[in-house]
Amino acid sequence: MNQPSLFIDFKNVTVVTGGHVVLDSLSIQIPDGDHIAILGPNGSGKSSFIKTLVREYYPVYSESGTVFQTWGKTRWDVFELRSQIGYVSQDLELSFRQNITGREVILSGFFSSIGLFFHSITKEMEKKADEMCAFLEITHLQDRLFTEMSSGEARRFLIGRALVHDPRILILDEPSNSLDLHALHMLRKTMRKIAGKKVIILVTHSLPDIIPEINRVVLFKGGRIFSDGPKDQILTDTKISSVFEVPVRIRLDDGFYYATGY
Ligand SMILES: Nc1ncnc2c1ncn2[C@@H]1O[C@H](COP(=O)(O)OP(=O)(O)OP(=O)(O)O)[C@@H](O)[C@H]1O
Repeated sequence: MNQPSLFIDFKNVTVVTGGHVVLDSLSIQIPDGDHIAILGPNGSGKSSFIKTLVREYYPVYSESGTVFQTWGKTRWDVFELRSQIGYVSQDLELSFRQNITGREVILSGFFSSIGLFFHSITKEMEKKADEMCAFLEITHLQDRLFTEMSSGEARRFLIGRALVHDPRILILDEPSNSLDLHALHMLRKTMRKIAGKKVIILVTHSLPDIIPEINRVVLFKGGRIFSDGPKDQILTDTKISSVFEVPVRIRLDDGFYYATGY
């Protein structure tokens, strides 16, 4: 029988940065095409895992044997790898400080640049940016300065930037931070639309971000995987209380999970 092809195949991956073990002999496989959500306490290694995945961090190789493969390859030209991964993080949002419109933020996704400088924009790129604005329902905001947008608006433009070059997967690192109820609603609606077209890897602290399309949940703790499986087996009172070390009750409402009672 054919094995499913893997997006990620990590075994015994240990990452040390700043003298600190941020991933501790971590093993995980993610089949190509699976949406997943990653949860865990502050400092549990979620962002370090994402940074390792996009080759910002590299593992130390252990005597017990380390496997460090992405789409079947260990050695990647990082630019080639990153061209296949759309990535939205808070760090990225803070990087855009100059006067640049929302549309220019999206176009900068073709060059993986923070803004447009001497880049030459083709008609095809303009067309893709238009399509992205229409898909994300942000055409009416595209000429507004990015620094003058609300967090919710800015986040949608960054998602457009991450998707405009048609990557294979989209990584969203804590996309719902600091969003109000309307912006949260729009973000989840956008994520559900994207999930029909792209694989989503979501890092979040907020259970309702785990849209019904995401079936697998991975819990991190202390740079390791604490639990991993279908969300109805992971998002339980016992597991979530245990990983966060606080009593929590989980409620399921219309396909979305909520944590209460803490
Ligand atoms: N560059 C670094 N130098 C030293 N320690 C680091 C570095 N980056 C991360 N760490 C430490 O590694 C641990 C894991 O950090 P990481 O940011 O991956 O956690 P996280 O689960 O994403 O946390 P949060 O939920 O707060 O975003 C933390 O203890 C953090 O202080």
